[in-house]
Amino acid sequence: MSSTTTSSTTSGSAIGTTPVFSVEGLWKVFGPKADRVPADPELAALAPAELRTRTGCTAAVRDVSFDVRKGEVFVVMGLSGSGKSTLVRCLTRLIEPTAGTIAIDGEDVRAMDRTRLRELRRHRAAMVFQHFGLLPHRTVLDNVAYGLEIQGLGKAERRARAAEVVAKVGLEGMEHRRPSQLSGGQRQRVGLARALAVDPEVLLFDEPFSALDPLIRRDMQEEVIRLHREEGRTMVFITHDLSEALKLGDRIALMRDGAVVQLGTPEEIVGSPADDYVREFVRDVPREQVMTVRTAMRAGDCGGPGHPGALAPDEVVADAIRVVARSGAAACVVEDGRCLGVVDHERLLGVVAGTEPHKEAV
Ligand SMILES: Nc1ncnc2c1ncn2[C@@H]1O[C@H](COP(=O)(O)OP(=O)(O)OP(=O)(O)O)[C@@H](O)[C@H]1O
Repeated sequence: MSSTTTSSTTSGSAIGTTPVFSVEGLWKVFGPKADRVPADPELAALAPAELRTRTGCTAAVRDVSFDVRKGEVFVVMGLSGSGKSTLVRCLTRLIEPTAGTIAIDGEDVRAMDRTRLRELRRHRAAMVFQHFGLLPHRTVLDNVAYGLEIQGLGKAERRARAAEVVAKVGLEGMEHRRPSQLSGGQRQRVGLARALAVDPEVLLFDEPFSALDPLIRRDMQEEVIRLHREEGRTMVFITHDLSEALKLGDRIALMRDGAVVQLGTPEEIVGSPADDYVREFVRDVPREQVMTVRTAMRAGDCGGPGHPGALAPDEVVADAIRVVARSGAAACVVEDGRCLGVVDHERLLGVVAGTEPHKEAV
């Protein structure tokens, strides 16, 4: 997640390699005798329409595997009906998977009993919904404290913690209002605060901002970026909006008809689309906002002392264009004081035009 439009490393958050969620061969099939679909290679291979005709079943999630790494913002993106909500609800078994394995910190989620599942949803993987789910007769503070009440925390302690989180999401001074006295954006902040209050290991966002108007939506996206930068909390974020996915995601799983068609960083998805579907999906993305200097640079050493321009490899091309346009000369790409290569007008224009030579050519 980045301060501009992409780049996973500019946030300063430490993304580890230990998966929080580990998903393997996951299926969710709706319809009669759903179990037989993943179990039968012939049925499993059918296209969605044919599967429906032959069996009356819909494979909302089909054979999906991925890891969510500690500290990352993992975005699940796709058009309406592609399976995003079903997939994310399967992670905590709000929807029961048909086949496959799901682990959180190595623990088998499908083997959890009801108590353990409740614990998972309350403490470890809290969900922020699009429709807030706020209690109308409670104040902001009491809505936020609600999850802590369920956890059995004493009144004074939960109010103190709730006040802290309310301030964190920018709602100071509104503690005693009721949800009806808030704007849509403010209600979404309450929903976010309520999820944060229980200090979950992972926050799951189900299209939380899609009902908000564009400016408030942008504010909320900035809020998520800020929270992530400050806390480094692992987040799984569903959206059907590509620019939101590129802005927030360290990695994006792009879904189509229940399957993940590509999983990668924003730069990988925009720069190396896996197929024509993805290529078409990202066609209008301003490439200079997503592609990094590391991809744009060519071999070479600036030679000079002080590394003229001195761009970090993870800066986006748009920033490099500003530097090169201002100085009129090629800029040096520097990491740990070492010159990795240089970017010049030609390379930068190549990225904007989508004609840049592939990275390996550097
Ligand atoms: N309870 C259900 N019974 C039958 N089919 C379902 C059920 N829930 C979802 N589906 C189907 O599964 C597919 C995936 O739905 P899902 O809601 O996960 O998609 P989505 O990508 O989240 O869509 P949206 O962005 O519109 O919320 C769709 O074809 C949907 O019609």
